[in-house]
Amino acid sequence: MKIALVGYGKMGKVIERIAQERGHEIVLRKKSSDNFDGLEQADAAIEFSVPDAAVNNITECLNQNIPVVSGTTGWLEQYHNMAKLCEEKNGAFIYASNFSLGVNVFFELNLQLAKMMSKLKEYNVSMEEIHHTQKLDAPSGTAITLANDIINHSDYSSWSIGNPKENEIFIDAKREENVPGTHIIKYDSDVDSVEIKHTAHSRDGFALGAVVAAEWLANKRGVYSMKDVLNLT
Ligand SMILES: NC(=O)C1=CN([C@@H]2O[C@H](COP(=O)(O)OP(=O)(O)OC[C@H]3O[C@@H](n4cnc5c(N)ncnc54)[C@H](O)[C@@H]3O)[C@@H](O)[C@H]2O)C=CC1
Ligand SMILES: O=C(O)C1=N[C@H](C(=O)O)C[C@H](O)C1
Repeated sequence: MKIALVGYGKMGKVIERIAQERGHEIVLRKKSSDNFDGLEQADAAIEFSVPDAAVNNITECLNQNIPVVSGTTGWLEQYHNMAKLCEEKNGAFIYASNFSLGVNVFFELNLQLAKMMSKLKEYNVSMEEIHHTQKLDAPSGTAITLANDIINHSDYSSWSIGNPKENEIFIDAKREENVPGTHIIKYDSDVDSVEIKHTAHSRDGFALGAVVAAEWLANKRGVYSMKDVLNLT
């Protein structure tokens, strides 16, 4: 398969290696707002760039009718516009805040735990996410997905990285050198606490998930998620 890398930073480079190991050819390595030359040859585009560029990049892929997998975080207020554009163009689009298999299992664990804990009013939930110091957005896209899943199954109504009000989930967004991505969800009561944690050891899991998603999406039409790709539940 021919793959366009739209965004060629830390993730783009790991995706390139894993895509080539799986027999794919890279036809575009786009690093900035310069042109999209090569995109037209691609069977799928994999978009890991910066929050300010994601909407323009996804729009261009959909306008050129190239299936697009996006992992860029920090632009999600525009997600519905991108999904709508995809439907209008009869295109193919997947966004995931986290493409790793382990985190997608963790998303399901979080949902189950949130449903159980919603019945136990003595526990308060909080989250911690730790990432490398170059990360532009906070909290992480993964933390937002986890928080929204808790909100949809509990009395919590929003999240906050500052001083949480009642009914807000506190997300402690920490930045430390060379951390690929760690997420912890903690339910605390006076007598005990229950925690679940996912630790990425490298970026390989994110990159493999994105390549598998591109392989899955290449001949499809529609708006999908990693739930569709992995079929975990
Ligand atoms: N969904 C997931 O599984 C994961 C998502 N991410 C997200 O992916 C994004 C990229 O992460 P990294 O590669 O670590 O960041 P990075 O900063 O290493 O790379 C981003 C690259 O995008 C380039 N860029 C800037 N403007 C561009 C434009 N208009 N078009 C194309 N490229 C442009 C920059 O030059 C840079 O090389 C971030 O938003 C991050 O949060 C990261 C890891 C996993
Ligand atoms: O910027 C990163 O590095 C990561 N970003 C994603 C996020 O914001 O959740 C996924 C992963 O945790 C790494």
